[in-house]
Amino acid sequence: MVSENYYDVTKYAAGNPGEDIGAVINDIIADIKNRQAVADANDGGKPGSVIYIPPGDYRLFTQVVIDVSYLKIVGSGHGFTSSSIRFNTPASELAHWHEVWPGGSRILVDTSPEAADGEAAGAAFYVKRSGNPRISSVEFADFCIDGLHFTDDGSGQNDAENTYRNGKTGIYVGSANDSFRITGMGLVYLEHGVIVHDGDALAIDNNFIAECGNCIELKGMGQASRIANNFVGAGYRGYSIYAENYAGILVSSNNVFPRGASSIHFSGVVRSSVTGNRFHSFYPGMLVFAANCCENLVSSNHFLRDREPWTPMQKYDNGLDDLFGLLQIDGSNNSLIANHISEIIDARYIRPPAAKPVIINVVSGSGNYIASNHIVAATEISQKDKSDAPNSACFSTQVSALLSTGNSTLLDVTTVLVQKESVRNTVLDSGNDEQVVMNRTVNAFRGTPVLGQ
Ligand SMILES: OC[C@H]1O[C@@]2(CO[C@]3(CO)O[C@H](CO)[C@@H](O)[C@@H]3O2)[C@@H](O)[C@@H]1O
Repeated sequence: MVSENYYDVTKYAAGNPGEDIGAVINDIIADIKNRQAVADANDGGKPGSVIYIPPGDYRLFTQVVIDVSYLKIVGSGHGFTSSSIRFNTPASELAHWHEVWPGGSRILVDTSPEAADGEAAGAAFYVKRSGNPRISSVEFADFCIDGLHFTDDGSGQNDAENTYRNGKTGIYVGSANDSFRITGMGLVYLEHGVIVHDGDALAIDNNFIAECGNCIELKGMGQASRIANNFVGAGYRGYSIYAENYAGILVSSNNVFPRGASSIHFSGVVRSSVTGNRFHSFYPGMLVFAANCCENLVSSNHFLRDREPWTPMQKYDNGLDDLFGLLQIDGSNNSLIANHISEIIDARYIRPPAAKPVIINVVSGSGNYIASNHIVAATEISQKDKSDAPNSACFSTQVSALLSTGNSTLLDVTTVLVQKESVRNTVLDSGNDEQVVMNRTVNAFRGTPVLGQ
């Protein structure tokens, strides 16, 4: 039996996928709907299809609109490479590079940002279906969505390619959905990588979503989803991982690299776990729980905050000062247990000047349990001045900053601050008597033991 439900975009009869893969995929979806018109034919009838994108460059002018279940769009290569490093490398040097663009099965999002009217309109892939049941089992796997360029932000200050703005979104899911999968993708230079509304049992696994204004955003409301094993890193204006009004999410084993305004930002998220991740940030506000996040477990994560070492990006930040908290908690009954937190920064970069940085800032709520967090705060090891290093030396500059440990001076910090609005919290072994600031008559405290006392 020859399957009719396998399509290769390069073999499809209509359109030219190199010129506009969006129009070709929309045509394929129309064909699937034509052929699979009956909801209950012989105990089935709507198995969906796979659309295969072989390695190659495919321009997209027309937004793909998906309103069928069981559709899998799959390529053979996420194709990520850094566009940020490349755009900060002088043309004379680029002339000798082996390749300059991302690769793999690569979609070049060439929609006009001016025409983009909001995050949905600017999306390369737009999933939306009303009625019942919720659209199910749409899968995106193993291809690259490249937003190509960032654009001038009108400030007159910033290099266009470093603005993290272009009005483009990679994948936008606008209606309630079940059992979606986004796996093995490479998303780069999009203002928004993935936005999913009303997700249920959604898996965002093993992707490379970096150098996007925002990487992963779960919106509306949802449950029982997973963000795991991804490489993620947003721009200084956006979210690396964001969720609002979701319950029961697992965020685990992600490697979240800097310059997102936050590494993880939850708003009204409850009963979820953030475990075993590595978070690295250049700014305060790495983990933000806002709008009453409750009963979440934050455990066994590694947090590192240091200063941007790469010259072309040193003029940017997220606008927060060091009193905001590296972790800021608004909510009740959360557990912050056994995290390692390193803040490695020279005193002259602390804002406001001479302030004592706050590591965990509990701003409201009650009943939070903060125990056995190891907080290391120290100045940077003095390094050879890198300001004359070529911009293309991004990797060596960043790695030598990361690898330097040893003879630094300890930095005075407030390890835990419980604001007066927050009561009945328990703080154990997460800083000594001087490092933990809170009202000890309405909160329980046991300090990390101090030598000789
Ligand atoms: O080191 C991890 C990733 O970082 C790079 C390289 O470095 C960059 C350049 O802008 O600096 C950031 C912060 O480290 C990254 O988000 C960004 O992207 C990827 O090239 C690299 O894969």
